[in-house]
Amino acid sequence: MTTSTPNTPVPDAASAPDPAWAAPTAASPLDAAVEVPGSKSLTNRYLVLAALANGPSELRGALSSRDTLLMAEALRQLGVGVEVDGTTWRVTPGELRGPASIDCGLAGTVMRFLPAVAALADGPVRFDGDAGARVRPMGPVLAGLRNLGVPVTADDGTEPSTLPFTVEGRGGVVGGAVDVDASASSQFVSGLLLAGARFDRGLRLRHVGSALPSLPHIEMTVDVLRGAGVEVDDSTPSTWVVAPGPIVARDVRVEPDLSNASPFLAAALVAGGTVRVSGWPTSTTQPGALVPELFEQLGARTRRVGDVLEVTGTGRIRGLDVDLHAAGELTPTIAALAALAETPSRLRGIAHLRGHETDRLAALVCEINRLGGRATETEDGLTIEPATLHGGTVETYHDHRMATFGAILGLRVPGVRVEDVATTAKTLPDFTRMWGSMLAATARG
Ligand SMILES: O=C(O)C1=C[C@@H](OP(=O)(O)O)[C@@H](O)[C@H](O)C1
Ligand SMILES: C=C(OP(=O)(O)O)C(=O)O
Repeated sequence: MTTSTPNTPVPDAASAPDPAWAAPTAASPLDAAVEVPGSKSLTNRYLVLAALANGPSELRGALSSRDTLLMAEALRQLGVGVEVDGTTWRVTPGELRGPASIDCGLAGTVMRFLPAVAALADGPVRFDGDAGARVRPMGPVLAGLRNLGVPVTADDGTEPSTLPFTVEGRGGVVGGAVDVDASASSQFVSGLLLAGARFDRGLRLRHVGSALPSLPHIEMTVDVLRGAGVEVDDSTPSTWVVAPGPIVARDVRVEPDLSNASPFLAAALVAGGTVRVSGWPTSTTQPGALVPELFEQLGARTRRVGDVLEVTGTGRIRGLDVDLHAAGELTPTIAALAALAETPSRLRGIAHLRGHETDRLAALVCEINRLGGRATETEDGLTIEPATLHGGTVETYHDHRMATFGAILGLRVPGVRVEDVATTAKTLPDFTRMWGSMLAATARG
């Protein structure tokens, strides 16, 4: 450990930290085509709905990563059949059962989406995860369940606001109306909506509290529910009404993960040249839909050619002033570009990133400044001033997006090393190989 860090790094179950990875610099402009695997958010939503559906389903293009494999294993613990065959996953629903024990790892989608599913099981379901997961906010989603009549207790019998906790499944949930403060995470809303159709009276959920982050992810939840035949009324702002009824089994194709595409596309801005990502959806609820407009503000040219998104840069980056509350997931990529920009940046609307894999605002400030940059934390985001960066070891705090952030800086700054780059396995196990292939495809060779 070299300097102070925002959270005490804790070993995760997936891997012992590797020696720091020497992030490659980009020697010349790029001319690369990249295929990114399936979306974490869509894979885990489809898995949950398939587990609650009225028959077997198949996911094609599913993401195999720590977060999705944890979701698959958790569903198996609850009595669901999940068969993984490369990127084709088959899900066979079963009677949901307890007692069961669920390892959430550090996955927000597992810890926030499965308590409502566990409430439908016929026995107690205990949830725990990595040490870093035990500080991620859970209170409002658990209070929501308790207000719907589902007992949820900490190990000492009190009302929990973090992992670990036990959901006392009673084989069914009456459902009805509930208020939830989802200002700390949109996943509190998604987690209740996904199971709501299986509650006897459905669910009427109202968000109460300050601004709701990551609205596209809630729209994604509504979209996948409707795709599975569930009636959802979202016509009143901050209120969602899910009608009780069957969740229809279906075969789906998972879109590529556009947030994971963002570091690769960012490379074109840093190194110059062009990076293309195939399979880019024409319309999507993923927050990565904002990548073209954000990257244009940063100085890139972007265009669609068929299903390919093409980003071309010159190596010169403009700073930007932007509210990222709808797409907080993109912040580490945007922050890396801002740290290499010629003018100042202000990233706003992202206070909730303090509850992500690590306190991402503190982590980004600490790591940009460690390399000689000038970043400051504000109440709801970051300011980043232009500076000449130098090499050093970027700490990652078990945060996959801190690792890809370090890789982006390393394209420009010699001597950047990324500690525990294997943490990218949370959503992109093949990251370093893909990064190397992209860099091998230059405009000259
Ligand atoms: O529902 C989802 O799949 C997600 C919602 C967002 O969470 P927050 O609203 O907590 O930011 C996002 O950041 C996360 O990566 C994935
Ligand atoms: C916040 C993220 O993950 P999680 O689903 O664990 O919340 C993320 O992937 O940026």
